[in-house]
Amino acid sequence: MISIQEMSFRYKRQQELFSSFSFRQENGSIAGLLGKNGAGKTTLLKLIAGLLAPKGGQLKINGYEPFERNPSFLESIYFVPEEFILPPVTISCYVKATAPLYPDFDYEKMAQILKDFELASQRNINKLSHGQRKKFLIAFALSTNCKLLILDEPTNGLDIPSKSLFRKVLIRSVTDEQLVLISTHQVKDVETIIEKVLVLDEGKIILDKNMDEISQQWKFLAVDSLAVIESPLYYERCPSGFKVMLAADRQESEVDLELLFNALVKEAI
Ligand SMILES: Nc1ncnc2c1ncn2[C@@H]1O[C@H](COP(=O)(O)OP(=O)(O)OP(=O)(O)O)[C@@H](O)[C@H]1O
Repeated sequence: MISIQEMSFRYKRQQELFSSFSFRQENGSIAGLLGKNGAGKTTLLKLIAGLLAPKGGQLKINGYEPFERNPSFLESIYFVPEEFILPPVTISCYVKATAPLYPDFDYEKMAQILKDFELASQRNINKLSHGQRKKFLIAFALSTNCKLLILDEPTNGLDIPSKSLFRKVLIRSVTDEQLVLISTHQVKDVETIIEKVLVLDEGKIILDKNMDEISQQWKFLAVDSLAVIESPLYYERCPSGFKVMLAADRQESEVDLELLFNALVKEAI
């Protein structure tokens, strides 16, 4: 569980990025963290992972203060950063050396995901392409069975089949005891797997809702002309006409996360 109360943080000689920041998230869901460039998503993930220390307030993850780097905390969390450096060893060597740091590591799951991603365990990690290395790290993260998995832009660098495989593998392997926090700009890549949407803007979480709540509150349509729409909350041009966001009625519609995000950060709704 993530519990943040009145947290503040700033980088040296920079303006405050978070002040009086509060946020709570129970385990048992896959949450998507969205925000504009520079909104502070990676910084928030680093604070949660204990790679940065808050300047004030309280930040607890499953009862631990991350920056204290308690060994029990470290074995319960896995962070896949956007950029990473891995040692020049084979996949099997890396797994043999680092998997024991995670008491619930599932070697069979690792073998299966590597097979799904077509990665042979005798390959040298540093001779893999960027996308292949990312897939390896995602496979490793999921196999740790850590209570908290943090994935920063996990689909960047993945080809089209790998993106859909990533979704399948993630859904298959995550349990109700886990919390998966995915920061991304690629909303289409995660739209069908996230249960919770978090939008970070100007140092605050401005949206914290389940997909069900979103579809109960808003309706998303594609129309040829705006003339047929009464009181749109937000709309954008698209090649076939307009994408429109309205207050929900009884008619169900699929959530268009990109439109919702643009509506939230461009206009107050
Ligand atoms: N090491 C650092 N030192 C100083 N400022 C930093 C550092 N890292 C990030 N920042 C600043 O903090 C702000 C938030 O950066 P952060 O990387 O957390 O945003 P983000 O939401 O992840 O952005 P993006 O979507 O572009 O990856 C930015 O203004 C950035 O310039």
